[in-house]
Amino acid sequence: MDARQRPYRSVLYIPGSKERALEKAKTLPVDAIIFDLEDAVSVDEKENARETLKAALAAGGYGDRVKIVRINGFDTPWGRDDAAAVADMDADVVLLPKVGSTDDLDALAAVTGDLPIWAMMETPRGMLNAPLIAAHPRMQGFVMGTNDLAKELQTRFRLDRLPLQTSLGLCLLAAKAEGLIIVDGVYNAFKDDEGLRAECEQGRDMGFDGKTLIHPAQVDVTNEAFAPSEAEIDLARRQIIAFEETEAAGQGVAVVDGKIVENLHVATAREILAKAEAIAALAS
Ligand SMILES: CC(C)(COP(=O)(O)OP(=O)(O)OC[C@H]1O[C@@H](n2cnc3c(N)ncnc32)[C@H](O)[C@@H]1OP(=O)(O)O)[C@@H](O)C(=O)NCCC(=O)NCCSC(=O)C[C@H](O)C(=O)O
Ligand SMILES: [Mg+2]
Repeated sequence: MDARQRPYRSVLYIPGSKERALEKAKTLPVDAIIFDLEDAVSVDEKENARETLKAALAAGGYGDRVKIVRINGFDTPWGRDDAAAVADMDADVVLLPKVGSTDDLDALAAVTGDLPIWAMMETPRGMLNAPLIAAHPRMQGFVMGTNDLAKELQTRFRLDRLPLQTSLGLCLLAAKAEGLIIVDGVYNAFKDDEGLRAECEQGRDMGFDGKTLIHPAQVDVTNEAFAPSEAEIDLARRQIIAFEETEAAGQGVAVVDGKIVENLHVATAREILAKAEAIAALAS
């Protein structure tokens, strides 16, 4: 399946050093996994985590889940060795943290070659350079790093995420302009289902493909929020039928449930059905 066509509802971080979690992930219905060598791994564990992860990926068992490896930045003692190791691992994507400019991406691509790159968007400079970062030839996806971003912007936590809206919007615009995948940041309170649901729904309504997660308990809520609902699927089917009938009668505008349906709405309806089918195919 083409990378852009597949679902990215739930994207789970797993510390590369935690063998038990690496094993557990094989049983979880997540669309993608971020195997982390950066912030979830302590300084003392950095070298071990690289080896543990390499062995886990070589052993396999992750099925259809997209395998993304987050390395340390090139401004750390581990970044270059991580990148060289990832180039040799069974990974689908390399994820670079704290991307500030396309120079960071060029340096990584020089080591990882054709491997698709995703960028952690989590610094003020990254926000300002988002269109250039999105247009890099190896770039395939953006991950919002809302914890680092909040720290750098010195914002306070708010349920409505108002202080982050400009940054989220800039990254969404840049990603959509280049046809990238874009997934939202983590919700830290991993036992708060209602808070998670509200943040998922906000991210979904803004146009994110899915959300990054830190704990297995967050998977079900997220998968549900980012999948088309039965009502949306039903409406999409009725819009397509109504528009085709209208077109056959030589008209350009149908009406469904009191609202107009034009060819652009039909394109959205077809995307909804394609997404529902892709999710069903993953589950089967
Ligand atoms: C938050 C945790 C430290 C909690 O871990 P733990 O106490 O082990 O939780 P549980 O006992 O409830 O775990 C139950 C079972 O689930 C497995 N588990 C836990 N977390 C994960 C996971 N992330 N992936 C897979 N499996 C997981 C446990 O092993 C238990 O399994 P079993 O015993 O077999 O039943 C922990 O969840 C954790 O470390 N989470 C990840 C934290 C992380 O990755 N942080 C970095 C990413 S966030 C970030 O950096 C975003 C960005 O950069 C930004 O700036 O915003
Ligand atoms: Mg971060």
